[in-house]
Amino acid sequence: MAATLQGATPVPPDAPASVVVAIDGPSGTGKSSTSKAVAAKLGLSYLDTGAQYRAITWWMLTNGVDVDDAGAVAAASGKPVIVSGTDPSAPTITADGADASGPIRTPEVTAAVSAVSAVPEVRAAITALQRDIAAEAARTTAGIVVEGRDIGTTVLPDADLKIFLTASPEARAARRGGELKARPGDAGVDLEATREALLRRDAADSSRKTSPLAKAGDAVEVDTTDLTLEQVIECVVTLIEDKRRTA
Ligand SMILES: Nc1ncnc2c1ncn2[C@@H]1O[C@H](COP(=O)(O)OP(=O)(O)O)[C@@H](O)[C@H]1O
Ligand SMILES: Nc1ccn([C@H]2C[C@H](O)[C@@H](COP(=O)(O)OP(=O)(O)O)O2)c(=O)n1
Repeated sequence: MAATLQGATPVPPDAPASVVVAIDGPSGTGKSSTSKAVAAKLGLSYLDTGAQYRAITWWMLTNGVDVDDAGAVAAASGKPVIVSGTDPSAPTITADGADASGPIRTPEVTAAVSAVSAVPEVRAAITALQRDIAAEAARTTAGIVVEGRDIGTTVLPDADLKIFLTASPEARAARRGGELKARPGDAGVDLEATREALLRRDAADSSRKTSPLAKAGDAVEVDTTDLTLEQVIECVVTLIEDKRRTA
């Protein structure tokens, strides 16, 4: 696999030391929107690790690999070249040079990604890629915000700051499904289905043997249920600025 740092903000000569921030949590807690906005505000790079697992899943699906066969997934895990662009204002993801940003959000990929990302060989390949990208960003830019499920626990255990976002299943389902905008009569059915699908994926991601979704012991937990996205962004910016001041 190849690691390439694209869209990086160069470090000015008198810049403070770079900062590496890990943001983890279940689906719909606001990891991607918060991480992107915080990175853009502070001039940091940004890595969406879920997009990498989605991209390798998409590659498996489009290259005839049976995603329910862990042996077949393991055997193919080193084949695709996944490249992430880390500019928070225009993040990109490719698999073997093909733009994967649209296809990775399809229901087929969402349904298969937990199984593919539970295969240890897939995790080893993607984790190595993530560490390369984070190290390169820390060396050549002001730092990076890396978001996912196991960043604080496994990928970057020495991150300068670890944040674990949570929110109630109801809030997460409402966000994911856009249910707040639906007609009142429709809300119950779709909201419930979305909530159940989220909880199923959470359970799969939290119970896998290799590097499950988990809060690191030294992570700061932020419950976003009753916060606006702007409040969460502000909270994380403050945590990073405090960390930089005391470093
Ligand atoms: N605190 C919040 N309040 C309301 N909506 C939010 C909040 N945080 C995120 N959202 C919205 O919820 C949806 C899911 O957020 P996202 O950042 O993709 O979550 P995650 O990456 O954790 O799955 C997006 O539409 C986002 O705009
Ligand atoms: N560090 C990570 C990030 C994502 N994954 C897996 C588990 C998740 O269900 C999928 C998709 O992640 P993604 O962050 O895109 O999920 P959301 O739909 O935004 O909740 O990838 C992982 O195993 N480890």
